[in-house]
Amino acid sequence: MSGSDGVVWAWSTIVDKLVSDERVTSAMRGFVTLAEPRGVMAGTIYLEVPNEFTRSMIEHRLRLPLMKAISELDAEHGITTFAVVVNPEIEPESESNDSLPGDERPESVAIVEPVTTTEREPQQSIEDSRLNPKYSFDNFVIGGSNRFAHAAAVAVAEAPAKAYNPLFVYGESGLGKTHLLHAIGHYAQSLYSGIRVRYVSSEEFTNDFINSIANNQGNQFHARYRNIDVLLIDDIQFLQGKAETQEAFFHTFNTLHDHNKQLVITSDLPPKHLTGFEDRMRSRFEWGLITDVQTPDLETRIAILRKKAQNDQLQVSHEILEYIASKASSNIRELEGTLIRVTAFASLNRQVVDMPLVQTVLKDLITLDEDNVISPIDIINHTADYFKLSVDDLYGSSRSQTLATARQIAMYLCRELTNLSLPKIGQLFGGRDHTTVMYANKKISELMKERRSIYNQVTELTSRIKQTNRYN
Ligand SMILES: Nc1ncnc2c1ncn2[C@@H]1O[C@H](COP(=O)(O)OP(=O)(O)OP(=O)(O)O)[C@@H](O)[C@H]1O
Repeated sequence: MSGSDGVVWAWSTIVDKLVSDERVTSAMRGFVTLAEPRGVMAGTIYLEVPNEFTRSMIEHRLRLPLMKAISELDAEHGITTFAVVVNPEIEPESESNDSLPGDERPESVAIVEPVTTTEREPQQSIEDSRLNPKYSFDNFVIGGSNRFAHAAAVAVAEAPAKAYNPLFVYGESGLGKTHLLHAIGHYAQSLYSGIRVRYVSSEEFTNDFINSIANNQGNQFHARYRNIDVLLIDDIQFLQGKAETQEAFFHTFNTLHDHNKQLVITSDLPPKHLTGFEDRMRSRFEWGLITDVQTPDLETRIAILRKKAQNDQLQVSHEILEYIASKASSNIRELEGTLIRVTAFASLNRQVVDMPLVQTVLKDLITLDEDNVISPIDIINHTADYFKLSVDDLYGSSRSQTLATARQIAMYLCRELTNLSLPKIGQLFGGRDHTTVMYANKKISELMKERRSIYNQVTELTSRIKQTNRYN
């Protein structure tokens, strides 16, 4: 660990930035003055504080401004994050453990303490929370494009309803918003045993609401959405223009917020640009913290591919990952799709993933201009045509093998090539559940590695769809 003048200098620069940050209240500044920088190791600046309460306040309430200040430091300091350690020996004599600096106690500083093992409540089941185990903070790659959103998400998971409420994350499709939502849920559950978390897309919320009216089950609906500690709602833009559902969400929002429950909302646009929403709704979205996720730069794209290759135990060299990241689209979902194609092709041909192989595969994957948006209808029409089926066959419920595979390929391509969410795709294919689309996605990714016919069908179809779009 390096504990030099450089560290003290870096810390005083950070403190200056915090002091001029209007989000940092005077009480919070007091906590900062209690921290002493001890050194930097592997990019982490270690701070010592006199007690647990100060550590909690810095980690939970100051994480975001601190991370922001750190990100603005000169690169020469080599500091990318911070860690806080309690050392009671630096306790100032005149101060008791729980008196706040400046004698100011903000109104809602109660920290939700993690529950000890002796007082554990039964864990909420995965089905109840609807969290996808695939998406956690551990496999989320942090880069310049998402550092702020990631820090905010961690802060919210560590101190639900205390840090930022609601947290509103916006950005284009496929940039990791859903991933962050699930990661918040998992992390909060790991910290607070018994915490009730629920992930829901806004389409599912709408369907739940409509069903509750149709079946006269308003009470169950209210209980389901108000009896939770952390509500994670994805793609709120889909509530656009749905006055009744918005009204239901408005009341859900108010009840949860009034009871100090956490809300995290994602959207493709920031609140002020969301059309078809009442002002009272938009203004609530702005109550907490708004942050965006941007398109990742090359380094982050490479790091994401590397993580993906590591998780899926794919043998792909750094050079190849770099090449794919430089050629493929900046939409991370499409980037991952390209890696799946490359490794599937190699596995089918029992070849190693080398440069000539990657170039062959990428040749078939024409990258479209940003203005060329592929519509799901095009995908469905092309798929029906390719398999000599009717469009109604794809929407329908027949389970014959050929039809089921064609339908799954169409769903896979809708997921890879469009911005549609899983529930939206499910709806398109005759009102199927989003888990059916998830299953189709997984199945086709796997089948492409095992069956050449499937690989060829997916590749040919992709290229037909993209060709048509290109010349339209
Ligand atoms: N920083 C990241 N690290 C690792 N994987 C990522 C990252 N960002 C995105 N991904 C992956 O990219 C894919 C698309 O991300 P995700 O579904 O979260 O996007 P989204 O912004 O919610 O898109 P949409 O608005 O279309 O729902 C997922 O497989 C996700 O795990």
